[in-house]
Amino acid sequence: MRWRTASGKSLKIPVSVLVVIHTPDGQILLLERADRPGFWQSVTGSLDAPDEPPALAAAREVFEETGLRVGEGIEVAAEFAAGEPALSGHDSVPEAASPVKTTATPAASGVATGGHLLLQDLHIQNRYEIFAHWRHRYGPGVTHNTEHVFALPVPAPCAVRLAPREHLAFAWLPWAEAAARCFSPSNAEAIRLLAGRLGWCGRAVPADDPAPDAGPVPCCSTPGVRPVSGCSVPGDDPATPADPAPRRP
Ligand SMILES: Nc1nc2c(c(=O)[nH]1)N=C([C@H](O)[C@H](O)COP(=O)(O)OP(=O)(O)OP(=O)(O)O)CN2
Repeated sequence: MRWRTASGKSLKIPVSVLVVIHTPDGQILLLERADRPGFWQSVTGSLDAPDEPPALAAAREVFEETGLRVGEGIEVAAEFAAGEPALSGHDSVPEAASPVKTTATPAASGVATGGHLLLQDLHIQNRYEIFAHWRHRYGPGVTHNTEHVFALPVPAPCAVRLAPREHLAFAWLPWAEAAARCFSPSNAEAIRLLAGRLGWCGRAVPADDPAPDAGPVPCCSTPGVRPVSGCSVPGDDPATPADPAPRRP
C-alpha cells in the first residue's frame, strides 16, 4: 500500500509484512507478481499508515491478495481437494502444484469446512535493502525496509481469489520448492524457518532452545530455528526469477 504525503505524492512506507500461508504438512501458497511475471512470493504488503499495527496489516493484505479472512473458517471445495480448480475465473492451479491432500471432511454438499484462520506472529523482523528497481516507490533517501513476518496455517490447499492488478497466478508447492522459487531471500528464509519449526524437514526443532552444538537442521539453511535478524541480500537486483514460471492457462 501507499502513503500519501501532504503534497499528495503517493509513497510506500518502508515497513511491511510477509505472511507465509501454509498447510500443516508443508504446502506453501505462492503468488506470481503481475508487475514482474515469474517472480513468486508469499503475501506481502507495506503498512497503510505509519501507525497501522503489523498484525492488522497482515490480515488486511491476506484478504486483499487472497480473499481469505483471518479469524474466519475457509471452505475447501471437494473438486479442488481432488486436484481441480475450485473457483472459476482468473484463478488457476498450475500443474507444478503438488497433488493436494486435505484433512478436511467433505460434507454432503461436496464442500468441506476448515477451522478458523489464525495469524501467527513469528516475532521476526527482517531489515533488507530495497531492490534498486523498487526504490522509486519510497521517499527520497529511503534504502531499507523492515519486514514483519507472520504465518497463516490453513487446513488444506485451497483456491484463492487473486487481486488481478497485483498477481497473475497462485500455486501450492511443497515447502522446499516454494523456498527455492521465491525471489525474496527473506521470504525463502521464513519458509525454511517454518520447515524447521514445524518438522517438515523430517524432525521438529524446539523454537526457543535449539542446542547450540546441534548444527544445521537438515535441509534448512537456518541453524536451529533462531529468528532471522537482518536478512542478507546476495544481490541488489535479481535479473531473473529463482525458477522458471509454472505454467499458466
Ligand atoms: N532484499 C530485498 N528483498 C525484498 C525486497 C527488496 O526490495 N529487497 N522486496 C520485497 C517485496 O516483496 C516487494 O518490494 C514488494 O513489496 P510489497 O510491499 O508487497 O509491495 P507491493 O507493490 O506488492 O504492494 P503493496 O501491497 O502496495 O504494499 C521482498 N523482498
